[in-house]
Amino acid sequence: MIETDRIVGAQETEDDIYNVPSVRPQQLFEYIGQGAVREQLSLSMQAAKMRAEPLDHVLLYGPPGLGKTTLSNIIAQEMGVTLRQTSGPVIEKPGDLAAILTRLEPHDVLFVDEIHRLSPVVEEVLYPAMEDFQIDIVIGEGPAAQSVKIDLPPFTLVGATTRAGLLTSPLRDRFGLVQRLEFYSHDELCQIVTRSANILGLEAHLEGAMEVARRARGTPRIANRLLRRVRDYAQVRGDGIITQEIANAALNLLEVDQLGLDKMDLRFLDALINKFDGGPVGIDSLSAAMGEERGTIEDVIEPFLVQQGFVVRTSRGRLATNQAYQHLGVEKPQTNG
Ligand SMILES: Nc1ncnc2c1ncn2[C@@H]1O[C@H](COP(=O)(O)OP(=O)(O)OP(=O)(O)O)[C@@H](O)[C@H]1O
Ligand SMILES: [Mg+2]
Repeated sequence: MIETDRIVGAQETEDDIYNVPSVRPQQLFEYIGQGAVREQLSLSMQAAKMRAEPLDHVLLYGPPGLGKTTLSNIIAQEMGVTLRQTSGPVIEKPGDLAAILTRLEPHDVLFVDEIHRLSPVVEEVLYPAMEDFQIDIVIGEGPAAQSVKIDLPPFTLVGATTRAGLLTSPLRDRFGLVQRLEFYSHDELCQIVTRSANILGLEAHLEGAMEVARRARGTPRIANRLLRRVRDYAQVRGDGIITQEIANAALNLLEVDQLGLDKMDLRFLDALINKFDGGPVGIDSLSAAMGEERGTIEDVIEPFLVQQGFVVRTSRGRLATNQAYQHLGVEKPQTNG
């Protein structure tokens, strides 16, 4: 199973993008949760505006679907500047980046998604661009090659990554604001679901919205996706109103359990507990046993399971917790750990 097939997959799907009207918040006050990040950004943006300077470079990191792209849009919006979007793997050569940078207007926000996937040669160009708003371009080839310095308009780089650990430290150090996005609480997700339901013109009971929130794995993107599936169910099998009963039935049909775990999560826990006696086991062994890429396990499956206390990462490998045994209904062997 690939991640995009999962109803609780946090990665963006076409369904998420082409869903109109958009439920994506446009302004900071509409952005629910992430209180600390919001306060810090709001303060820094206000200060930058008072000084008539661009906002300091911002690094946003955290699991997919928590609102990094949304926040970068909001930053540009609040600063009253244009947002230019690109992503790490798209910028192949230093020249590609130079072309983007030289076309920026003063104070523009350049959003680089998946910034951990920039190639080292491209990253080299970014260092002086971020620090001194300058780039060095090599003109010509061989012995006649000349390095020319070009001044850039002052701009704000907003980098987003799901893997802050993969960032080189020189790159990381050049961001003035480094913000980690956290999983959302059930209450916050309930507010997000209620807001989205309003935008979509749906009637949702508080308990109905809460049922969706509880199973959304702390992730707004998943909450919005589940809401759209519950809406279908409510239309066909109910009277269109999202009650707790309807939400519950719809989500059971989608095989998303009470805690938001789906088959992929259960397969992971099952492998950990039944094939490796609960661990500790290395990520590569788990990946082989599940036939799933290591990256998928680390980025997509594990963060939520770790955050929920089903799995702990130790120096000797992954370890199933009592809660994982309980959830699978498996007796924990006494000899274990
Ligand atoms: N704080 C929030 N309040 C309300 N809705 C939100 C919030 N954060 C995210 N969303 C909703 O969740 C969706 C996913 O958010 P977004 O695309 O910003 O995630 P992301 O962190 O960029 O994910 P990825 O890592 O996959 O790029 C958005 O379309 C938006 O509707
Ligand atoms: Mg994004």
